[in-house]
Amino acid sequence: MEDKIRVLVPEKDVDAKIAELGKKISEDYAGRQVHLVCVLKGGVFFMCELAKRITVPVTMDFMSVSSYGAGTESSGVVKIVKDLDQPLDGKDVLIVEDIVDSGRTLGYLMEILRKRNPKSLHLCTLLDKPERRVTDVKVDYTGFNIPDEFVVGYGLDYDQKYRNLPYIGIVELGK
Ligand SMILES: O=P(O)(O)OC[C@H]1O[C@H](OP(=O)(O)OP(=O)(O)O)[C@H](O)[C@@H]1O
Ligand code: HPA
Repeated sequence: MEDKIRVLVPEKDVDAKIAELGKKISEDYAGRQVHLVCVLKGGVFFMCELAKRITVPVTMDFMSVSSYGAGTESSGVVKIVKDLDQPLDGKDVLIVEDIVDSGRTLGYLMEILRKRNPKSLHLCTLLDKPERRVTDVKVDYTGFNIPDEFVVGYGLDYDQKYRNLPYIGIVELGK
């Protein structure tokens, strides 16, 4: 049987929220250049849309960190699959993620990146599941706080599928 996807956040609400976040970030970084660090693969859809809504100068780099396998639970083991191409020294760095769930991935990543001497280091996530937190993470910009449900779409996958959905949905797995 096919999986069913129930819409949690419709496309128009995601788009409106990204525009709002872009405006806020542009105000907060006025007079500066912001260096966006995208956490692949999930963060890429959000990062591209967000970058288009930021009006201060933007540079960007990509990193891939994996903590989830094929399942719906974080393994707790965070692995750098692809590191950044450029150094972070003296840059105003904004990490862009699709979701903060247990917080393990971002907790680990922020610790690593802070050691690379950025001028500032902040975190922007499209989704946050505060109920699931195991590792404390300071989130500076949040799109939506969502309940403890496994979500897909807008970069988020279940077993590598559904990243391309233009909305956030909850998967009901087919048998
Ligand atoms: O707060 P946590 O419990 O650590 O979960 C959040 C992380 O899990 C997802 O990545 P994933 O490892 O699934 O990789 P992907 O982006 O390539 O799908 C997501 O993109 C975050 O990086
Ligand atoms: O709810 C989720 N969906 C997809 N990937 C994830 N990685 C952490 N939480 C999630």
